[in-house]
Amino acid sequence: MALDRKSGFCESNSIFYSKRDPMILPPPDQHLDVTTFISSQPHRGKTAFVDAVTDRRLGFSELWLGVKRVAARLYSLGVRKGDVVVILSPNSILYPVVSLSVMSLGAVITTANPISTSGEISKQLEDSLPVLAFTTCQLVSKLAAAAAAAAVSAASEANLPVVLMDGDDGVKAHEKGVKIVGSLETMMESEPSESRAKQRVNQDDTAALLYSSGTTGKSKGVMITHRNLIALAHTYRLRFGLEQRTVCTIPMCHVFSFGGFATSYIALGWTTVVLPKFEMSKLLSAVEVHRPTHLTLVPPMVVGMVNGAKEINSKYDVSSLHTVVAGGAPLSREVIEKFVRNYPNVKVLQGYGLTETTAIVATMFTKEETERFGSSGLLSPNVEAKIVDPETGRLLGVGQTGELWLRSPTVMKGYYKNEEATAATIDSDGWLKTGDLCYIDSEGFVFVVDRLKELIKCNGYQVAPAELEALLLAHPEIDDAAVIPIPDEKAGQYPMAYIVRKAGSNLSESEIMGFVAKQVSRYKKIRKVVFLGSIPKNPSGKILRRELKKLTTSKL
Ligand SMILES: Nc1ncnc2c1ncn2[C@@H]1O[C@H](COP(=O)(O)OP(=O)(O)OP(=O)(O)O)[C@@H](O)[C@H]1O
Repeated sequence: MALDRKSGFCESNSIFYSKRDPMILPPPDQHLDVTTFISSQPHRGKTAFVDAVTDRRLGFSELWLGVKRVAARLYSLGVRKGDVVVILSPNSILYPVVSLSVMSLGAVITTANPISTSGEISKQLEDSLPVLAFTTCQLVSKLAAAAAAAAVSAASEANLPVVLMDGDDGVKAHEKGVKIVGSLETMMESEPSESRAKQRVNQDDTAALLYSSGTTGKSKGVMITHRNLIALAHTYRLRFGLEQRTVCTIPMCHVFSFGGFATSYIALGWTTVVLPKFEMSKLLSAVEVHRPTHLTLVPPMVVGMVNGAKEINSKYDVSSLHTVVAGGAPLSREVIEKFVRNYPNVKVLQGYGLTETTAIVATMFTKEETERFGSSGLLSPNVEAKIVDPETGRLLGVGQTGELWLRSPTVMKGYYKNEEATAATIDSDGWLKTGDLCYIDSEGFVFVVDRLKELIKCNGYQVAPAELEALLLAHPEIDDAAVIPIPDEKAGQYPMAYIVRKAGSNLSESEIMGFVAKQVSRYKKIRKVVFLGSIPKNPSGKILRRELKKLTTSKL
């Protein structure tokens, strides 16, 4: 095999192999659920979770006792292997208790986003058909509306059984669509009254059904297996090691947070301080009080820390931090450089992944690796990659840009009840087509250029919005930027920019167009600028281009 050790590229089959030390995973035929795996990992951690608002703490022994009791109670409520259970909740120290209990039974946890509308949640319920739900007193009405709508379309009268995560049994919500069957606190406190037969769980069984962000089309149910999550925990062990302290502010319903805070970091004995949602001041207060070593952020949060750096450094003690983990969307070189200038003791470790790959498939591990600006790091352990010419299907080599295909123990089993979409995404040899345009350089670093679907086609040339956005963000008077195509009869499409100016700036459309024009080839020039108060983004920091496109069409 003609393997180039520097890049990881093999000439004879055009596959890039991970340069990381390989992980030794449990044999695939061993019956093992992810909860048992996580709970059996040795570490010296004591406190698993801290509620940043109430300061309630959950030690590891309390966590595992809670998981055991909740699983037993779920079993007596009739939850069995393969059943789907939905959780609709903001971040909470009890979120992992629910998820781990459900997965320990071989049942499937599906996470709904608390900021979704009841219409969106209803679609998820119709698709996943949960037998039970966990939610909070505040969200129960939203869930009830979603369940009632889902029941109408399924022509079913049944109310969705609900366990309240923050109420007691006395709470009786008489909402159409749901029936309150208990409270999580009571479940966690009561001794199981009956013994249950443990159903065997295979590592290839589905553990979690996570819905993709729906940035580029309809959101799809991604089947994450026990093995996927076990492999992810192994990856994190190699990346970060044991017993760190961190703060969770990104939503646990998303793979980036679920795969870290709700599963992997528990296996590593980490202490996670949980914030119900993101608020910069609360995050910084939590950093000052709890002194975490790591933060996991999405790009807009990193930008927020850069823009507010002066005030942050004078008002808060953030000296405990040594690592910021960033991913989910592109982060420009300029932002990282500014971050490092303002927080010199902190390294920004980028990572790249999809819901379909159980998050991180390319990552940075060390400070040296962060110096590869613009890159998302090296392929994670055991990951193989191909770069494929999207037009011809030809396999490309080092430094050549094409669609990234991946094979890895973290690649999903498929899309839930959607064989057509699964077959279009994973080929018969197990290669997942990411839909991302990437290249891998001579040292094996992965660079994400843009999403194939989001490329702007101008006079036959392809323009990557992310490249122009990075340029625009480097302008001192620009706070945020998004580039989308604008239809044109002759050229097909032109790039246009939505811009958020810094407070007090009078930067004009022509100044912005001139600033970009000086730095790019003719076909990449921006032809129109519209100013906005903020750029619409989803929780993982991705620009909601379809909303901007709608805005553009309504203005044309
Ligand atoms: N570090 C990164 N740099 C650039 N892009 C990234 C990075 N991390 C993730 N992404 C982008 O996020 C995508 C994965 O996002 P996610 O799985 O959350 O849902 P989605 O792809 O936005 O949703 P849908 O598939 O429903 O449109 C990747 O395919 C890639 O385009």
